[in-house]
Amino acid sequence: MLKVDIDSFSYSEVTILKDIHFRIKSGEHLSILGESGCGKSTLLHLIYGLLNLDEGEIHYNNTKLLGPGHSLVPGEPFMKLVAQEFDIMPFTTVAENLASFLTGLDEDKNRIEELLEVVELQPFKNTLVKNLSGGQKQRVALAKALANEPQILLLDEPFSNIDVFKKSKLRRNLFNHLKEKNVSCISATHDSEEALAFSDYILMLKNGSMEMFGRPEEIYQNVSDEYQGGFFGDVNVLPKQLFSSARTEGEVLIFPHQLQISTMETDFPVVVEKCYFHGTHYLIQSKWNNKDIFFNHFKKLKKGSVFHLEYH
Ligand SMILES: Nc1ncnc2c1ncn2[C@@H]1O[C@H](COP(=O)(O)OP(=O)(O)OP(=O)(O)O)[C@@H](O)[C@H]1O
Repeated sequence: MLKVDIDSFSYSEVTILKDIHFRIKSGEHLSILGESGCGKSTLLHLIYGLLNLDEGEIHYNNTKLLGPGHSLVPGEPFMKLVAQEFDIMPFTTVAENLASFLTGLDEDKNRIEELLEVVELQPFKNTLVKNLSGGQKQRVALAKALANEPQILLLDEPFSNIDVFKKSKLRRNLFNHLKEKNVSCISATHDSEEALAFSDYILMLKNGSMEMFGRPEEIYQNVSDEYQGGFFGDVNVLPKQLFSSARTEGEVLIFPHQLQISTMETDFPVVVEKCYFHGTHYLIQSKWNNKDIFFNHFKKLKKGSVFHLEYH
């Protein structure tokens, strides 16, 4: 089990992370979701041992991890970090890059084939890495991190250079492979769809502190403000009173798919401003009391037309 207890971490007086506490077991996948600059990479670097923790402790299976001052080569041997700037050898082939981490025995050939299949680079096996695209290089870095089968894999925006077309299949291959091999994984991402679909737990960071922690379903069902909801697309923050006959105070967060056009007059009339085609539906941007309101509808609506909305 990996136990992370960070009381605080600062870069030259500026506190970057505060009160981060979580545990992950073998084979579990935690996604760290947070806006740019909130401290995701710093958290991964602390866990990997590239930075000294100011206050707090990180343990793996009851051994305290000691950070860069305590070993010649920074980084723990049972962990691999795939960083945003990946570390691969440009003047060797894809297969040679992977082999450089293996023992040189015959079974390595099978392992290389297995890894090439996970990242779908079989056709590029004998290509020099310098001749690959950015996304292909990122896939080599992923395969290389898996070569020696780490116990914990840390991924910093692992799919940032990979197109949508390849991304879905690659994510499925990679995260299934990690589950099969019982490798724990912590991945930093801005991509809520990835976090919801592939992780066992999500840690949402806000300004270096834990904003939310839980199972993906719990996180999605419990978002309560614009920052939290904003990771899952456009959200509406509306007075509770609008959807209740009782006198209720406060605001409620409503996703566009939770609003629909009513056949009756309601207290929630909106004026259509713009329609965005999303394939399966249109996202309608409208105005109510000078506020932008987003809702989904199956067809395009005319600009300026008025509709009454209801919660469903
Ligand atoms: N070596 C450093 N020295 C001083 N400040 C740093 C250093 N590295 C990062 N920071 C600052 O720490 C904060 C957190 O950075 P970090 O890279 O961890 O964020 P992030 O959430 O990973 O961002 P992104 O999603 O953009 O990669 C930022 O304000 C950044 O400017």
